[in-house]
Amino acid sequence: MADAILKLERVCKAYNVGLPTETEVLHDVDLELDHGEFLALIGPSGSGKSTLLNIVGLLDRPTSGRLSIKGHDTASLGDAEITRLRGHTIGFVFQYHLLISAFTARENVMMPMLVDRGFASAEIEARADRLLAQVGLEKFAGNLANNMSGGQQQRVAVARALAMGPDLVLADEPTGNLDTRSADAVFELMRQVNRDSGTSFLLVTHNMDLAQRCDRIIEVIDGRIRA
Ligand SMILES: Nc1ncnc2c1ncn2[C@@H]1O[C@H](COP(=O)(O)OP(=O)(O)OP(=O)(O)O)[C@@H](O)[C@H]1O
Repeated sequence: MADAILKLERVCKAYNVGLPTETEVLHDVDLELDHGEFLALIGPSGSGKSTLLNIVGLLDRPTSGRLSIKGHDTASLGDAEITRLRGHTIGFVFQYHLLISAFTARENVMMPMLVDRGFASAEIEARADRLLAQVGLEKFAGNLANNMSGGQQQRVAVARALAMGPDLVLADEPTGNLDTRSADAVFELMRQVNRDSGTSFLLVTHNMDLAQRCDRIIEVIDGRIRA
């Protein structure tokens, strides 16, 4: 059995460590995510979901506890190794698409590959077009991001998140800004990617209808996990 894509053991996170205002916002979090799993993370505002996502996404480090990615403990890794691991293992989709508005859909999807330089330049454009086809936007590859609808922009953001072939996509309220129909379409698209390519997803959402269509729901309450 392959190692879990993600394993957290007794992870704690405090802000302002050592200051009189030190506050622990995650307490002894245990969490495991398997390859190919589509997990919903729910919880009230301020409960610690973004803090948890930042740790899982290797954007911030736990104050204590252990975070393993594909069986490798991340504590001993230096910043450069963390950046490399993040780039090749994890894709991000945010509530705001964060596309470069003056670039085309294709150019936005090419961006992570151009920065990484791990792909041959001849391959990059073709790969971007394949990913855009996967999210149903093959006819829009040359359109400026600025001229696309909110739902289309979020599809481009999903394609961009998949550019480096990640094992895991972290999606923080990706449908929060969309009308119900577009939200549903973007969710179904991520579900389809998950089924087709086995990419794991961790979806933060306030939308219970979408959460119930995931493989598993976990709730964060006051910095603790409830299954
Ligand atoms: N950099 C920081 N310094 C100090 N406290 C912080 C910092 N970031 C977050 N917090 C605190 O940590 C707690 C958890 O915040 P977090 O953003 O993780 O919650 P959340 O569940 O994602 O909320 P929301 O659903 O509103 O995005 C909050 O009390 C917040 O004020």
